[in-house]
Amino acid sequence: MPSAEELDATDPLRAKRQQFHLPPGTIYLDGNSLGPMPLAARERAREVVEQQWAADLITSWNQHAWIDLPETVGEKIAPLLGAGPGQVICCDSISVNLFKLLAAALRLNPGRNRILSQQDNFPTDLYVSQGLSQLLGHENCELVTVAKNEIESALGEDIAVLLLTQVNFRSGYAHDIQRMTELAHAKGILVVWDLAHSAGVMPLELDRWNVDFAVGCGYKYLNGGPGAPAFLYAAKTHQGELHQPIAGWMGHQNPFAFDSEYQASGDIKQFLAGTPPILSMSVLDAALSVYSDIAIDDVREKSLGLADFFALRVAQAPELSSLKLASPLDHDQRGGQLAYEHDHAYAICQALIAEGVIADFRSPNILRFGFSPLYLSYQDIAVATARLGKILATEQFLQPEFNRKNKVT
Ligand SMILES: Cc1ncc(COP(=O)(O)O)c(C=O)c1O
Ligand SMILES: Nc1c(O)cccc1C(=O)C[C@H](N)C(=O)O
Repeated sequence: MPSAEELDATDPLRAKRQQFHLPPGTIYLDGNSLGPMPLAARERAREVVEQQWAADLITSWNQHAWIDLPETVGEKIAPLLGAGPGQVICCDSISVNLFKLLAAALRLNPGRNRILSQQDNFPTDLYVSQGLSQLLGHENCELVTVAKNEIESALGEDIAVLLLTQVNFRSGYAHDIQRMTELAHAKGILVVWDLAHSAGVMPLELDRWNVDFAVGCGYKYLNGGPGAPAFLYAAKTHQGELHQPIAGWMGHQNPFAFDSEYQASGDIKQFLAGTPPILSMSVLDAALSVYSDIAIDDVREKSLGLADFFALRVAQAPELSSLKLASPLDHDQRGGQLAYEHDHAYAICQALIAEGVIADFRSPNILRFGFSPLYLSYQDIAVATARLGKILATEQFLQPEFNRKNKVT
């Protein structure tokens, strides 16, 4: 295995780090939960607040094209998803976008009432489905969940929609979108993919894979900042026949006609509801510029490389033998993160943060490391695993200060 220094020397993305603000002395292995700040994001935040809002006031809707931002940002995200023009829009949160899409997809598939999902999917995907079921009644919407290895056999003709997250938030297991979509379509099932842990770190080909619908978030690998708006993909083929239930004025075909009757826009804008959050959407727009001159295949290759390097060092260190890998090592089956099980995962994570290595904990016993390759080096990984080794060898994590539970983990 080449050394960390050798791997860094041939890394085609090594210069990207300069486009981020990273607190000195911090190794950030949590970009899969909240990406760090691109310098362009800070600059844009200043410009939007001090110039566009403070000085140009309401004229900015036209002068600075605020009104077009949901589409502009959607079009910037589209190439990362393998989506042609007019199919991606930036708006709301994943939760809200799922509500809109699931309701629309159920109507597209009359005579079937079931949403099939995975038991350990991210909870919001399940909660939104449960909420929709309460609203529409069980006879019109019923959530069915199964274990990962039972999904294929559950794809029956009673299922209207298959709702899956490509990369599992805990284990990092990655579904084969193309294959699952094909299997679902063969049974007349529409698919909704949650790309929260994929967009910006995995190469995606939504058009080529004939995906119907997808959602994803702006604040993880896309580095759009805390609470950055999400995105939604709806394949062009469906856009003419959809009815999404949050019929707000921004989704109207002519919002500034102020008609009293709702007429949905015939294109992707039909998924807009209310006024876009201009401050955070502008920041996401600027953050996306980081991707303008790099290939997503290079991003994926380096993300896998960093994770492999991490996993190898953990496997070779006797002091780390109590960490149990809970992610697949096969490249075809994993996203941009690795999960390890340990009875003291929470406290180890807190001790690591105190040592300048930020990872996160997922209940009940998972220590999760994200490998976002735009600002991480192989030398960072070498330092992170050495600090992890020290914490486990000295049992530093047993100190009471590392065992106090925080509200947000
Ligand atoms: C897979 C997945 N889906 C959805 C969400 C939540 O999305 P939002 O907060 O935008 O509704 C998250 C994380 O927050 C997630 O990991
Ligand atoms: N959205 C988050 C938040 O508002 C606070 C803390 C964490 C998050 C997350 O994004 C969690 C993330 N989806 C996860 O995979 O765990």
